[in-house]
Amino acid sequence: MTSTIFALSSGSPPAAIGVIRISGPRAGAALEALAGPLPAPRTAALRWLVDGRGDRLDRALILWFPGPRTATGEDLAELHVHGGRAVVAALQAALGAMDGLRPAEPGEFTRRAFANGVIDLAEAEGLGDLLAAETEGQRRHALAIAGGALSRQVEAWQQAILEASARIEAILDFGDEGDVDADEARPRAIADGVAAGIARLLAAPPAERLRDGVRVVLAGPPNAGKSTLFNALAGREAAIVTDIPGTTRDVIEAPIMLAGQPILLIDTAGLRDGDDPVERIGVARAEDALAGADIVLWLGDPGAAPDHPGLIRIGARCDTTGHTAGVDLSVSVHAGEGMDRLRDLLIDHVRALLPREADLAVNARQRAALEEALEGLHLATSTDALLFAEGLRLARVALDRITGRAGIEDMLDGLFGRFCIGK
Ligand SMILES: Nc1nc2c(c(=O)[nH]1)N(C=O)[C@@H](CNc1ccc(C(=O)N[C@@H](CCC(=O)O)C(=O)O)cc1)CN2
Ligand SMILES: Nc1nc2c(ncn2[C@@H]2O[C@H](COP(=O)(O)OP(=O)(O)OP(=O)(O)O)[C@@H](O)[C@H]2O)c(=O)[nH]1
Ligand SMILES: [Mg+2]
Repeated sequence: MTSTIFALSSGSPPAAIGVIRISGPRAGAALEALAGPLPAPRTAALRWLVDGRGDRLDRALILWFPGPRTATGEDLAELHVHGGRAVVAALQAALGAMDGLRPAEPGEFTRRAFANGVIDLAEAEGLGDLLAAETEGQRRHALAIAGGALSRQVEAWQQAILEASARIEAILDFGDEGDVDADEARPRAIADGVAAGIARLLAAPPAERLRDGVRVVLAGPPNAGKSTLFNALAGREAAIVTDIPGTTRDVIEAPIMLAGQPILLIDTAGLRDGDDPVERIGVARAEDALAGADIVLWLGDPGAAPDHPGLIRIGARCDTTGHTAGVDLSVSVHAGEGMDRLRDLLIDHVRALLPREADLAVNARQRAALEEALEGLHLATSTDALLFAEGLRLARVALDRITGRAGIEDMLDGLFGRFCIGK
């Protein structure tokens, strides 16, 4: 029998209130043992909670959610207790002593929600992002995905592909008999339409950028003032600054927020050819960071700047170097010059790289599945009808992986069966 799981679902004690959730077939029995007869479903009740010996543990609000229409798809109970360490510990001990109950693993409530079909894989990912969301943009996007925005789009594509499959397979099977419309134009138009939609979604900024921040890399020769600028933007002395060229060796990261936009600020070793083996490793790491940058703040000779679509040429230390030709912006951290303009410029660049509010954005896992679906659809547009059918099948299987919901093949059987018999 499925075990019944419990966990503190609210923040760690001490807190004003602690919410303990219990999910599984024994949830109702556990609630009765602690609090007496079950209250009406979904209605809060104030009860004394007692342990197995009848000792009072706390006076608490309790809730009873009978399955399957619950957050986990199972019977679910909640105890809203006083959030003190000992109160929570006593309740966890009382629950742990009951038959068939055990503490939940991390994510296990959500895992059960997925297993029971309450949410699909994309929605579960959205839920995870929602719990991690720190900015308004992150919250809005995660809430949309958790609410099924991506799942609904994917399901619409699956429906369309299914129709195209049914049509093309009918042509393959019965085309010779002349009792189906042998025109392939319609299924091809459907495949093209879905491919265009997927391509649009893939072209949108990736969800990771919203979650982890836009990667802004400070790069340039040694002693250019990178770490000084990094510290100024980060608002703390995160990186060591000296007048010795080659001070920074490691890649140093600082998550910051500019105008509510998440940024991962990255300081790097000064780029130069040297013999010091430690510095050479640092330079190699700097080059890796550059390769993964969304935006590069280049603090060196503008003519020697790397080729990068998100390049901003900074004339650093402009209080001593004066104006430098070819830079986008002159900045002096020491004189406090150009810093506001730099922040504004960064905000503009960062905004353009983040998913817009109305956009759906996909993560790496979803992206891989979409790319595979697109490959299938491109195969589908080849002239051969057999390959067409196979490409559509590959696309369906790939899209299935986004929601983690199988059963499309069964649906095809059903639809295809009807299609043929009806003809
Ligand atoms: N105390 C508490 N707060 C919480 C949650 C929770 O589980 N417990 N949630 C946990 O994630 C979120 C709310 N999510 C929920 C989703 C569905 C149902 C639910 O019982 N749905 C039923 C009944 C709907 C109704 O009565 O209108 C359903 O959809 O059929 C409850 C909470 C956020 N706040
Ligand atoms: N006058 C002036 N000096 C600056 C300014 N910014 C940095 N410096 C000085 O320049 C020197 C090098 O600064 P860093 O920030 O360590 O330079 P870096 O590019 O990180 O150097 P490496 O880590 O060696 O690659 C230090 O002595 C700083 O005080 C500035 O705006 N004006
Ligand atoms: Mg440095």
